[in-house]
Amino acid sequence: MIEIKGLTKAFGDLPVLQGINLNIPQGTIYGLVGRSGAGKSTLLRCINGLETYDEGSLRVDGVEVKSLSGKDIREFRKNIGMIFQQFSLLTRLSVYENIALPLRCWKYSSSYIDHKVKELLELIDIPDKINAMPKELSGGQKQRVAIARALTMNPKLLLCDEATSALDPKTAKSITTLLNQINHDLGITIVVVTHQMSVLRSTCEEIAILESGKLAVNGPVEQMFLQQPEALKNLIGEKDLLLLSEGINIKILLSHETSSKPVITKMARELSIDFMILGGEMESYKNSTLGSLIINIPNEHFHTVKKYFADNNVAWEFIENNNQALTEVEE
Ligand SMILES: Nc1ncnc2c1ncn2[C@@H]1O[C@H](COP(=O)(O)OP(=O)(O)OP(=O)(O)O)[C@@H](O)[C@H]1O
Repeated sequence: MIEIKGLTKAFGDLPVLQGINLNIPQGTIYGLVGRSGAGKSTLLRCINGLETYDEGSLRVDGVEVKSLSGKDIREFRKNIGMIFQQFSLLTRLSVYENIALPLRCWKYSSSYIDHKVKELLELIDIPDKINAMPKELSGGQKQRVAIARALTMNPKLLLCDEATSALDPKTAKSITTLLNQINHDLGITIVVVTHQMSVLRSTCEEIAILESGKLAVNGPVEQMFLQQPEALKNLIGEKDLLLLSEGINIKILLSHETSSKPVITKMARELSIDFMILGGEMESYKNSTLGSLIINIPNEHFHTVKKYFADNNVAWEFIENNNQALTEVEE
């Protein structure tokens, strides 16, 4: 469905995409991953013509995207939905009107709009929120509305730019489940840009890893995780851990005492919280095991977890990421 050959793009002197060759088959869920600045979003935006490219070819259903302009590009984009990390809902419009927006722009009849909006609200499973305003919705519900709006024109292709990155792991999972359902039931090809490995494993059939604007490796997800190519190790490797930008990243230091007890599983059970394990390392040391485990917890559980660690003598460190310092989290 999407054929990319020798795609090259620069912003001024900065090369952002360099000789990308990629085929995204119709009906798949395809993941684009890479470090921040690798060029993932730019590549995604080239697919629907929001960005142009300097050299090479990018064809969607045989159509060279760069050749389109004016009315043709608007028609072309009707077939492509897009969702973003920050949902991009219009705050002054209700859920109904947010979803109806593209249909109103294309001057569909009121009765068709009403039918379509209600059909989509059923699909995204929040029919009771029809008259709610965006501020009354949770992050997951906002993303559901954004998905419904992206589907109003019955697109063949849905582009997702970090669509689950602003959500806690549980909500993120419910959104990836919805994307799987949309792909399966409606046959829509989905391209997902993400830094969340969990999203790739649970959602994508194939992935491509970008490194500094170049395609490092691509292939079926299972094959990639079994073969662990260098580019994947660079992304998820312990030495250079990929932290989540949402939630709180914590390094638990497993001492002689704590490593011999099921502290982490006990914490999850007793506090009834979900967390993600981002990495860790264990080493035999004399007669015991020493090591560390890096987990990501939803912000709202930070104080409870901190108290649990203090009560159970668990040593831990907060790992600062780009978005938050400990002082902000403590507030
Ligand atoms: N409109 C723009 N003008 C100039 N430079 C840009 C523009 N958009 C992106 N860039 C630069 O292009 C490079 C790739 O950006 P891009 O957003 O595609 O990366 P990314 O892999 O999606 O990163 P992230 O995960 O942080 O979103 C970065 O160096 C970025 O600063």
